[in-house]
Amino acid sequence: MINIVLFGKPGAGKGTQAEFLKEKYNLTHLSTGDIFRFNLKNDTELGKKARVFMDNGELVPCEVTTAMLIDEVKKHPDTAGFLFDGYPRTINQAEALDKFLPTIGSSVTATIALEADDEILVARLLERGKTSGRADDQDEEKIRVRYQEYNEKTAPLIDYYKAQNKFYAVNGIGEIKDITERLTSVIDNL
Ligand SMILES: Nc1ncnc2c1ncn2[C@@H]1O[C@H](COP(=O)(O)OP(=O)(O)O)[C@@H](O)[C@H]1O
Repeated sequence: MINIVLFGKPGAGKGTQAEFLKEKYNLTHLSTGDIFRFNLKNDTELGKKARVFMDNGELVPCEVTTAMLIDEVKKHPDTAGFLFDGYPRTINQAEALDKFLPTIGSSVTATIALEADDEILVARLLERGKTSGRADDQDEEKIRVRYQEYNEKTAPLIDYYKAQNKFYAVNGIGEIKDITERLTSVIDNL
């Protein structure tokens, strides 16, 4: 089983690249952002718990997120592996994943970051906000909160995975297909 964590700031292109990678490597794509948005739209119990946080650009509490993620993983017992997109986003979540995966005989294979400058990313998010209908993409203040959350809570994961020799980074700026190639060359050499 191969488990890839796609890592990067909001707007770095994780979802876009995940679409290509999941096909190429036959992986199950789990995007916590997408799962939360689905629950918000359908006004489920989970959606109710997540809404305030998401609308403000804050992280949803770890217990809620981790329980949901584990439920999703368990729905795919026969998969060749997972492409985690948007999870883990805190040290607490990374530890939870490192504790859970061995219970299904697995582990994180590698974490790959898509790197890009903040200015480019904020512009991308505002552009996406014009068509995506995502409230958190339409407001610079909310985008700022998401970057703050990233810097405080998610950035420490770089050292967490480096300490396990599992951290890789690629340049996230350029043509979509060129970035896919950069990612596949990392995965093919794992
Ligand atoms: N692992 C997570 N832990 C906590 N909250 C999360 C997590 N993943 C997604 N969320 C919530 O969903 C929102 C949108 O997620 P996502 O689409 O991945 O955002 P972004 O485009 O900012 O990377 C986040 O701002 C957060 O509120």
